[in-house]
Amino acid sequence: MLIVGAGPAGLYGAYYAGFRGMSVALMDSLPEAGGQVTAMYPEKVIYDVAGFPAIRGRELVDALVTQAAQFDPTYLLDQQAAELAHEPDAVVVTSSQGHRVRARVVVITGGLGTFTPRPLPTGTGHLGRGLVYFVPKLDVYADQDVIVVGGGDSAFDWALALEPIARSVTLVHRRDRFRAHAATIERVEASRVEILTFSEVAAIHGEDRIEKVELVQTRTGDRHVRPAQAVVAALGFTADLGPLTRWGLTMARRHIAVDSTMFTGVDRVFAAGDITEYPGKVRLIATGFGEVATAVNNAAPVVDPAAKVFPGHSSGDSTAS
Ligand SMILES: Cc1cc2nc3c(=O)[nH]c(=O)nc-3n(C[C@H](O)[C@H](O)[C@H](O)COP(=O)(O)OP(=O)(O)OC[C@H]3O[C@@H](n4cnc5c(N)ncnc54)[C@H](O)[C@@H]3O)c2cc1C
Repeated sequence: MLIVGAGPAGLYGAYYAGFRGMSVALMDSLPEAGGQVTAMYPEKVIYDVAGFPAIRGRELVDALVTQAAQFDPTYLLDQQAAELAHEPDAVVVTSSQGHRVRARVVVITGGLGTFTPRPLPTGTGHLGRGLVYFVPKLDVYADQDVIVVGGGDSAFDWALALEPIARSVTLVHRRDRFRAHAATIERVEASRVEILTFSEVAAIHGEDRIEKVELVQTRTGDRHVRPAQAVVAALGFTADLGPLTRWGLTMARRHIAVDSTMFTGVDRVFAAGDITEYPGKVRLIATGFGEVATAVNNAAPVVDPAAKVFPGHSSGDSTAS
């Protein structure tokens, strides 16, 4: 099975497909698994996932990755699923980066589509040389001076997460109003993070790595240069279904129409999670988990005609009478 999209639904689908005895590859255009949770709110506490009264986004993603790991899925990260072709008993998905995957069945868990980070206009030359749009691993920032750019949830979440680790954290925002959650703003204000409002990054200096960042005060035009080894640009993402709209799927309000088995109507292609549309659809992590279990179980007989839709119980039969 190929799962397109390694967000919560895709990760749980990888576990589930493994549980059903399939080998699984997970493709995602982002460099990290976790979908919207990792990209937009890794430090937020989620309260409505069944079985977890409160769980931080990052911890939920880690738990999903661990749960799937028992079946050893193949991760194809930084790969955007671009083309779909059919063979007599399989589908072939080719990524924009040229990777080809042949699978018996595809489950699309593409959420909002491919995320593209909004670029920091003055920083593009330093991408990967100290400028990042994601913070996959916090400990690499130990003893660094970090500039976080943005005024939304991800900027504040990253600032808060980096504060105990980095030497200094400066949050730079071009206005004095923030879009972040009020409680997070309060926590950042009470922390070591320095907040500079009406400020922008005018230039980034350094050859191989970032050494200094030049900031401009937008109201006065005053500039100053401060040492920094890392810039986290958290300016949000644009999302686009892009190539998936050319797969012959029935689109409904910019989502993929599915039936009650999560079948899309295109041979060997199922979908689950935020990307699906049907009457009464509710876009939540919890519903994505249920939908992807439905998709994988209904895909099982497509992969192996001898397989049943009903999986049996993961807890086994030891307590059954
Ligand atoms: C700020 C915020 C807070 C939220 N809080 C909650 C909450 O408290 N509780 C809750 O239940 N929900 C919450 N949500 C919603 C929740 O995050 C989504 O319902 C959930 O992430 C959907 O999971 P998914 O796996 O369907 O899709 P996504 O998480 O969107 O993951 C889809 C993945 O597919 C990838 N992808 C898309 N197209 C392609 C392609 N062509 N090729 C390769 N990869 C592709 C994307 O890169 C992405 O990684 C929140 C959302 C936001 C933005």
